[in-house]
Parts: sequence; C-alpha cells; structure tokens
Amino acid sequence: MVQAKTWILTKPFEGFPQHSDFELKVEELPEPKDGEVLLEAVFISVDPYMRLISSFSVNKGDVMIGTQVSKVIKSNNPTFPVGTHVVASCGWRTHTVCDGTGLVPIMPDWPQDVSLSLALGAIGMPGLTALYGIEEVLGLQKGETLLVNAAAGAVGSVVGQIAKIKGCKVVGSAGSDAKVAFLKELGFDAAFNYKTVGSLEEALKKASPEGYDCYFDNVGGPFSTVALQQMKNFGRIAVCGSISVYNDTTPQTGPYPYLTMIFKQIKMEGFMETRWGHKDPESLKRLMGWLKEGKLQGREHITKGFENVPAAFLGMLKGENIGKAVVAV
Ligand SMILES: NC(=O)C1=CN([C@@H]2O[C@H](COP(=O)(O)OP(=O)(O)OC[C@H]3O[C@@H](n4cnc5c(N)ncnc54)[C@H](OP(=O)(O)O)[C@@H]3O)[C@@H](O)[C@H]2O)C=CC1
Ligand SMILES: CCCCC/C=C\CC(=O)/C=C/C=C/C=C/[C@@H](O)CCCC(=O)O
Repeated sequence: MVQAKTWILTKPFEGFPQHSDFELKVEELPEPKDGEVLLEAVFISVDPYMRLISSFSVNKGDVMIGTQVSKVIKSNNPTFPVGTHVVASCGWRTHTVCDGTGLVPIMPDWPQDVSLSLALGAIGMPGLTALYGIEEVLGLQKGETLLVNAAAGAVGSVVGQIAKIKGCKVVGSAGSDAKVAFLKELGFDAAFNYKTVGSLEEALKKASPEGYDCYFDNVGGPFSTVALQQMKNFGRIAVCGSISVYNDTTPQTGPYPYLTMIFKQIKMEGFMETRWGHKDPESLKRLMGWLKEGKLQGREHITKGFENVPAAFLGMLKGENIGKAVVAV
C-alpha cells in the first residue's frame, strides 16, 4: 500500500492566493489493477494558469491541478513499463494510480545530461507556447523588432531566445535588476526593469525609437495599453497571457485602444498553445536541437520538497522566479 501526499484546495482563490488556501493531505492508494500504473512525482510544475483555473473549475477539497514529470514505479500496462518517465496532468500529488490515459512519455532520445525538469519548461509546455506564439501567431520575420514582457520567465525567456535565433532585435521587460541582467546574458538587445523605469513609454521609445513590429504579451493590463501605442503600422500582437489581472477581484474595464488599432492597422490574436498539439513532437525536437547547439538556455528556478509546492506557486505569482518555476519532489 502506498501513501500519496496531496495538496488540496481549502477554498477557491479570491484575490492573491494565500498559503491558507492549501492543505496537505495523505491518501492511501490501491494497488494498480490490470492496465494501470503507479506514478511517483519527480518534478512538479507551478504555472500562472493554475491561478485562473482554480478560481472556477476546482472545488474546495479537490487536489490542486497541475502537471508533473513522474516515474512509473509499478506497472500493469505494457505501454508504460517500470522506469518510464512521463508528463502527467495529475495535480499536486506525490503518487498517482491511473490507467495511462493522457500520459505523455518523455520524448525519445532525451539526453542523459539534460534534466527531465525541462520537460515542464523550455522543452515542454512553456517552450511550445513561445514557439507557437512566434511562428504561428506573429509570423516573426528576420530583421523585425519584438517586444516581450515577463521576459525573464518560463515563456518570455524562450520567446526572446527564439527571436534572436531568427535574427530579430529583441526588447524585454522584467520586474527586477537581476532579471534584466539575465536578459542581457541571453543576448536581448535591450532590457529594462518596468518597476523602476519611471515612464514605461519613454523606456519603450528608448529601447526602440522606431517602434515594434511584434509584441508578445504575457502581462496585459496597463503595460499593454502603453505598449500598443508603440507599435509600428501593421504591427502584430500575440496575446499569450494577462498575468497582471489574474488576481483582480473586479472585472477589467477599458481603456479601449481601437482607434490606434485602426489607424496603425494592428493585428491582435489571443492563443492557447494547445491549438497546435499535433505539432508538439516535431516542435519539442526543434527546441531540444537548439538547446543541444547552445542556442537556447533552459534556466530554472527550482524549489526543493513537496511540502514547498504552494510556496513555489505563490513565489512565482510574486515574480520571485528567474526562468521556469519548478519543484523538485
Ligand atoms: N496562451 C498560452 O497557451 C499560455 C500562456 N501562458 C501565459 O504566459 C505568461 C507567462 O507564463 P510563465 O512564463 O509560465 O510564467 P513566468 O515564469 O513568467 O512567471 C510569472 C511572471 O509574471 C510576472 N508577473 C507577476 N505578476 C505580475 C504583474 N502584476 N504585472 C506584471 N508581471 C507580473 C513576474 O515576472 P516579473 O518579475 O517580470 O514581473 C513573474 O515572474 C502568463 O501570463 C501565462 O498565463 C503560459 C503558458 C501557456
Ligand atoms: C488550460 C489553461 C487555461 C487558462 C487560460 C489563461 C491564460 C493563458 C494561459 O496561461 C494558458 C496556459 C495553458 C496551459 C496548458 C496546459 C496544458 O498543457 C496542460 C494542462 C492540464 C493540467 O494542468 O491539468
């Protein structure tokens, strides 16, 4: 008999999540039946979407949602022999018994010297988000200028690096001087701390006086109101996330930038990375290729211990992470 530790939600989030919204529970798991496997979590991902989804689709007492890299430690399913590593959407739990539905094996030929945690980051969902936002939504072209915010995070740091691979000028904004220094290390052409610049408009103009062809928006809210005014004619905007409003308790209202969009003939498209799921195997190979060539860095912010998953999640929402926030169980 295996005991699974789980983090359950004591109530749906309201405003900024609190430590008291979570409770550690222990569950006795049954032995896996025919066709079933027993998974043991190795790395657990903490992501901004969990803040949103858990406000409306998770009930009090449910295990907190989320993905993990886990190892099959018992198997009655020939598709997933013991020792197989998978990406599993089974939430914040140390052990899981399941029938294999929805388990995604780690891509074949994963190099020995690359941490499996990257399957939750640069070589996983956030990396794919960056790639699809750039290629499928923005259609970014060599020589163009791209702006990305939350640029030192999981998605943003990959966005900037792919844009450099494609021969573009990249401007990034982030919330601390240490993050700005990291962006410069990654080869960003310009980077600034949006919390200390004074005038965001001036910072954007200084970084690219001729404006921006493309804007990869992870933040939304007032930042985007200002950034939109700095777009070039026929600029394109990929609306990836809107983290500045995820903890708001009142609905968003204007400003309404439609006149600027009309005059500048701007195109703006929201997207979910899951739209291009059929391309994932090929796309993950491309991301891994860049990693192996040294063109892509998969920086991570690792928190140790299952007991610290809520703290890692709250820390990510507060902006404590440089790179992908992950928990090593
Ligand atoms: N559309 C899609 O398919 C997907 C969308 N996303 C979205 O992409 C965005 C980035 O996600 P991800 O890379 O995983 O997370 P990050 O690793 O970037 O971590 C979140 C970061 O957001 C920034 N942030 C937090 N609060 C605010 C705020 N009020 N204003 C401005 N910035 C804030 C912080 O960085 P800083 O210190 O710079 O403020 C923090 O480090 C999110 O909006 C997320 O929802 C993610 C995956 C898929
Ligand atoms: C499914 C997330 C919907 C929230 C949309 C809000 C903001 C954009 C964003 O952050 C999107 C994230 C998309 C994440 C997709 C994750 C899937 O690959 C796995 C999710 C399954 C799970 O955690 O149980």
